[in-house]
Amino acid sequence: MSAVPGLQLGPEHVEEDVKTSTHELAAETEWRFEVPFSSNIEIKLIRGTAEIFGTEIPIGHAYSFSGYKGAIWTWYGCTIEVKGIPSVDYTSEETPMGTYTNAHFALQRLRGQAQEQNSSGPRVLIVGPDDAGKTTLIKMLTSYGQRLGERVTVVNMNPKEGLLSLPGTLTAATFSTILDVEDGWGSSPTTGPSGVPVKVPLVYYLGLEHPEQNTKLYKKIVSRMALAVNSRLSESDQCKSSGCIIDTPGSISTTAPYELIQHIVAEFSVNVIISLGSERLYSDLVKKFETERSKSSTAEKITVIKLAKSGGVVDRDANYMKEVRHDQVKRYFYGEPKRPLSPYTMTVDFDQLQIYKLPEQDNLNLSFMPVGYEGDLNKPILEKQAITPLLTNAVAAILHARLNDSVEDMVISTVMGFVYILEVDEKKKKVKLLAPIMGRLPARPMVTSSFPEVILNT
Ligand SMILES: Nc1ncnc2c1ncn2[C@@H]1O[C@H](COP(=O)(O)OP(=O)(O)OP(=O)(O)O)[C@@H](O)[C@H]1O
Repeated sequence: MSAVPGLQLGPEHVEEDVKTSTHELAAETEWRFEVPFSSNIEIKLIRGTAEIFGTEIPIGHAYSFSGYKGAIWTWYGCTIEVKGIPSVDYTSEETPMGTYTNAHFALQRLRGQAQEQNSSGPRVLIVGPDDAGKTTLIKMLTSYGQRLGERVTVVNMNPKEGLLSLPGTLTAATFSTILDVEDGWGSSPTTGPSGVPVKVPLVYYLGLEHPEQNTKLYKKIVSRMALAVNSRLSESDQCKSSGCIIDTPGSISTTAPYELIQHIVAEFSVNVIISLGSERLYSDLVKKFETERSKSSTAEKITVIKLAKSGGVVDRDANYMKEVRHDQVKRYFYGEPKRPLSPYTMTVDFDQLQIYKLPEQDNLNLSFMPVGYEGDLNKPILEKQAITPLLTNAVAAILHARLNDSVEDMVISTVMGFVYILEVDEKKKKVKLLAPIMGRLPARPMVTSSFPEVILNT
């Protein structure tokens, strides 16, 4: 078939016959599904009520999923229509939704008390192994809170995956409007017009996959983030009483003495810890935080709760996580299928750029690191990066810091945005950059790293 004249629509745009199936879900069951990045399915609620990780979905709206593992949950029963074929799909009657909702109501009680006493609401830390369902639980608790009018601040301390930002960053954002279920959390201002209100995250750059690659740097950013979040919470009574929920990487929960957990608890004045999917961790944390603190008459009490891992949570291997990160970076520059962006290419001179990198050792594989590695203490926390073709395909964070700030100040500066290095021409001393929006390159320092490892086919 030839292209449609004038519209540049080729045969690939002609709709294929897509298989449509209907699923009847009984009350308190969930339909779990997986879709690889190479395909796409559309889900529509036809009858009843249903939600995706706490966010209610309306009848008749088609949600599109690609590269997604998730579930549709219903409290009272529903019918869904699915266009396309998921790689995995089944219905489950056994879910921990009852206990997850109890956790939500317990947090609501604390928020109610905080409102009455004009004090701080719960500061909740979620810990547990990799792929325990921590992020999913946070989405659920945030959505349930938001549906009751709370303004919950979510803090992502897991650099493996970005929250409203790119992988390798640590972020915080207050959620007062609905989460975008297709996109996970929603979109930030750089992602263009959106049906769901955009969220403005506070972003810090770590540039590493695991905090253990440089605990000194990670701790510094945790402390800076805690300061920023605490001051943001104190600016609004509602944010203050709604409190915050902190997501963490599984690696910090694996071995005692849980140094990084202790650091986060201290900096954010955490008063509720939810241990997800690990009895051993729960028991260690009870001893460490509940029992120890109960001996002190002045320290605020910490409640440690254990919750079971959902049978639906899927293990994601290294290759899948690579695809997730590639997708996050691609969406940042090119937008989403429904809301594409036209990224902007600019060419700048070498001397317009001041690029830094983490000291070389810190980019090494985690398995080479001794436990509690603090970075090379003799090296500065950031080093000047020479502009060479080796920078091609690197993602660089543009900081809010000024060019003449010290590197110590730069690492605790927030991120303005990101550019992708397309080409370095050593002869002409020019660098070609990709930016998500049009504009002049700000005269600010940039930091780059080998993580996330993404090659965009531009
Ligand atoms: N009930 C469920 N049914 C189907 N898939 C689910 C369910 N709960 C979670 N998942 C999926 O399982 C995967 C892992 O969950 P999640 O990201 O919440 O784990 P995590 O503990 O935060 O992982 P990590 O610490 O490694 O980032 C995600 O792709 C998520 O969408």
